[in-house]
Amino acid sequence: MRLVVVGASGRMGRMLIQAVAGTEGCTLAGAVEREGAEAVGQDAGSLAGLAPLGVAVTDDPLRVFAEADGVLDFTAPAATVAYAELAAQARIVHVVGTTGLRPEDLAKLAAAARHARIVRSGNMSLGVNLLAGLVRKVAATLGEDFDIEILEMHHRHKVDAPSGTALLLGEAAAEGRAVALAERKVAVRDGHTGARAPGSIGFATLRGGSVVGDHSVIFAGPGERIELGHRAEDRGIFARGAVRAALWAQGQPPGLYGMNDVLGL
Ligand SMILES: NC(=O)C1=CN([C@@H]2O[C@H](COP(=O)(O)OP(=O)(O)OC[C@H]3O[C@@H](n4cnc5c(N)ncnc54)[C@H](OP(=O)(O)O)[C@@H]3O)[C@@H](O)[C@H]2O)C=CC1
Ligand SMILES: O=C(O)C1=N[C@H](C(=O)O)C[C@H](O)C1
Repeated sequence: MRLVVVGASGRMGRMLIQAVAGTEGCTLAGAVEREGAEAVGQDAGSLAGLAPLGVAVTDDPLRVFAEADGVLDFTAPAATVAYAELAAQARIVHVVGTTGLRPEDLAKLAAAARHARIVRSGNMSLGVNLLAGLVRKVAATLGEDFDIEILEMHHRHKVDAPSGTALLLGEAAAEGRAVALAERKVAVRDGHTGARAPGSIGFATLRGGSVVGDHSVIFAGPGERIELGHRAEDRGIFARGAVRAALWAQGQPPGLYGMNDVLGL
């Protein structure tokens, strides 16, 4: 499968180049950065700390999408919405790891997925997607006398909160309880908040250092607490998940898929 990495010089972009180069049956068909970026013109392999791959980073996505089967996109919401349109025009698979997408961005991806194969997940790792299944089950089993709180910590450079993973886990908890997350979510607490609203799903965000991604889901009940968690130690887990998603999506009809579809969970 011929894959393009957009946001090639980002933390995830470089991991994705490594993952594509290290996966049998995949070749790097292009690496894209925005106009004026320092990486444009550099060899993508060298950028990712590998031997040169003979693929120069370009600022022209259309040209490389035309020669590819899929695009791996861990960038930023505005870029992802624009790439979704280009990927749909080129009829190629679009794997979206970008987080912080607003409802209107998600609506645009859903529109593109009427004609395109898009896999989107706030976390492409096997572990987090397994964890989501456990959270759904525990939330369905326990009553509302168990309060659900989701705690996450990420590196100091992360720009969105709560993390895509925290929201994914919150959705899983809400599904387990057969409620809508939007109606139960408490993303921030500050000042005189009053007592905790029964049935709410709370989020707490920590940022600092080089933490790759830590998530805990806490079910706090009368006299006991259950904690389910995941610690990411290496961004390679997300990049390998994205390549796996692209290979899987190649054989699917147009639609908007998640990692649970890819992993058969
Ligand atoms: N789903 C998952 O499993 C995971 C998701 N992520 C998500 O992936 C995203 C990227 O994370 P990370 O690699 O750490 O971030 P970085 O900031 O390191 O990389 C982002 C890249 O995207 C580029 N970019 C940003 N905006 C635009 C734009 N408008 N047009 C073109 N290129 C753009 C940046 O270029 P420039 O520097 O010029 O802005 C940069 O190269 C985040 O949303 C993060 O949450 C991260 C890990 C796992
Ligand atoms: O920005 C990151 O780094 C990460 N983002 C994703 C998220 O928002 O959950 C996935 C992972 O936790 C790392």
